[in-house]
Amino acid sequence: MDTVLVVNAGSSSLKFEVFSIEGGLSRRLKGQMEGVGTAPRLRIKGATEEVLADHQHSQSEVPDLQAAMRLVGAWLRESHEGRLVAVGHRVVHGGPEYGRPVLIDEKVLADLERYVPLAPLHQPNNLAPIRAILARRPDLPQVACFDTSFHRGHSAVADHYAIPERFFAEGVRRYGFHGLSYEYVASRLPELAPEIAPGRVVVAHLGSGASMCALFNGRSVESTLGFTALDGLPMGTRCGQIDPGVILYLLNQKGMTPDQIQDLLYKDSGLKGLSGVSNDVRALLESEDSRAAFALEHFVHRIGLNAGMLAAALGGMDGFVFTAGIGENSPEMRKRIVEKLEWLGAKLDPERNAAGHLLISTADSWLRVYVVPTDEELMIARHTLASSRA
Ligand SMILES: Nc1ncnc2c1ncn2[C@@H]1O[C@H](COP(=O)(O)OP(=O)(O)O)[C@@H](O)[C@H]1O
Ligand SMILES: CC(=O)OP(=O)(O)O
Ligand SMILES: [Mg+2]
Repeated sequence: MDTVLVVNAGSSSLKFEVFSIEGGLSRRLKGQMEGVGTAPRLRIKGATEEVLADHQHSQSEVPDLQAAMRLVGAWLRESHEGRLVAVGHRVVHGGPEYGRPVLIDEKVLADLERYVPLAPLHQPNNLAPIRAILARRPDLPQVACFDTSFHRGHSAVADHYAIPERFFAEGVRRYGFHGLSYEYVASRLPELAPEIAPGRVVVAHLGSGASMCALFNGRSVESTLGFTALDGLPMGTRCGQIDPGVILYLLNQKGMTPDQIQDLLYKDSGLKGLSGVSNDVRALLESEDSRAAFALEHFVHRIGLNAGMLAAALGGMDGFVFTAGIGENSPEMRKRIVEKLEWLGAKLDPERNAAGHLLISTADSWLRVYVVPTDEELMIARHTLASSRA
């Protein structure tokens, strides 16, 4: 059995999946090491959701991502039968050059290192497993799949900041992220929602990171994220759109260092910073603290504003699609968000929403509202297969 391994290394977790490739891609196992550096736990499930492993590790056994990779690698070598033919990685930033997935070599890796400052939470962790596998198995094809690629067809008008042109030329532009997720959702729409697929659709990827993408006929034309994954919507721990004057104030008046500001904006802001309670929407919904309710109200408010912006980019909106952790799992958050879309003709069907149906708007809703679970890993596996065979 020939297989493809998909690696999605985040800030505190290492997710991986194995697909067999004969007769089409089929998922063989799915695992993740969570709580790296705090309370590490490795969980692996097979093709029918059966538990293959569930180990709690000590902090000293798995202090960092490298250690997590060694443990996962050892488990895969021991327990996974099949011949690994390629590895696909999610890499958050591909800069201006990488408009499609690419077979990795030392030159590509050196290029991608340059984007570490533009995605400090993600890029170093995305690249670490690539280096580790390259050192151990230089013969094994590895493919980098970028969160930015799907948005590279945006117009120049959409991708510019209003600063002198020379900055655009050196790469200071709006990239957009979560592209693998949007590409997957766009690929599903012709089958799942044929009446909106060729039209004007806004997809809301609401997870730890959150953004929205305007699709016209399945292609991205605008995104709420920009140069880095800080822009647009407030996220679990990231600030979202902010007046750059605030950063100048923090630097010049508060005497904060660039590193302190980076940590503030990436790790201590968003839902966590605003609520002081948690970055997790589940915890905020359950909390009795008024700051938790306020943080959620702010999140929903910003989603509503950004939906209006993307409707303007598309000249209207035919469909709105929820995806990722919050979008797929929280009927309550979907309800609050759809209320903000009523002026666009959205009418929620409460029963369908509560039951987690694919279509959650009423039959007479002008705006069609859907929930489409995303699958970034399958998208990466598809790209990896295509690129490693090319
Ligand atoms: N049932 C739920 N209700 C509300 N929020 C949820 C629910 N399940 C998951 N979430 C939210 O989804 C987020 C994670 O989304 P996910 O797409 O898995 O993110 P990531 O892949 O970036 O880690 C969590 O932070 C949590 O707030
Ligand atoms: C780009 C980004 O924000 O990713 P994530 O949602 O996985 O943090
Ligand atoms: Mg994610």
